[in-house]
Amino acid sequence: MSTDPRAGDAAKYVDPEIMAELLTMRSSIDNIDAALVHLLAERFKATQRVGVLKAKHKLPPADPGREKSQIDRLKRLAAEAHLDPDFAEKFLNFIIEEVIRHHQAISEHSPPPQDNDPEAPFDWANQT
Ligand SMILES: O=C(O)C(=O)C[C@]1(C(=O)O)C=C[C@@H](O)C=C1
Repeated sequence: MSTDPRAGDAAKYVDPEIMAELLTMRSSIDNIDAALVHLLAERFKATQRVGVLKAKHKLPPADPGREKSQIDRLKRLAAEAHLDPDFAEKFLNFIIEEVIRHHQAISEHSPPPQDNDPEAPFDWANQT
């Protein structure tokens, strides 16, 4: 008999009927984790585009005002959903920290705008 890959260490010490119940729950957890990975991948695709736009227009990688309203909103949603709002805040901050690191990398590796590039932002700080 092949063992269910979701059995883990529990297979060694859990009764078969309880194991069956546990495996059903673990199968939902696996689906949820897969959805989370796909959602995060889509979010990072969107923030990657934001990073390119920010680098192109010399905008700062972080926007603390935007972050504050996102965190306030997410904490409200978390409370409504019976999820710990402090956990929701930590989770969003963890993601945003990574996004800011990506934005910084994009801006460090993006070529300086060419003089003849009509799309280049006007550099007010460097006029002689
Ligand atoms: O909306 C932006 O300006 C972003 O760069 C995206 C994002 C986010 O991940 O939601 C990341 C960094 C900013 O500080 C604020 C928000």
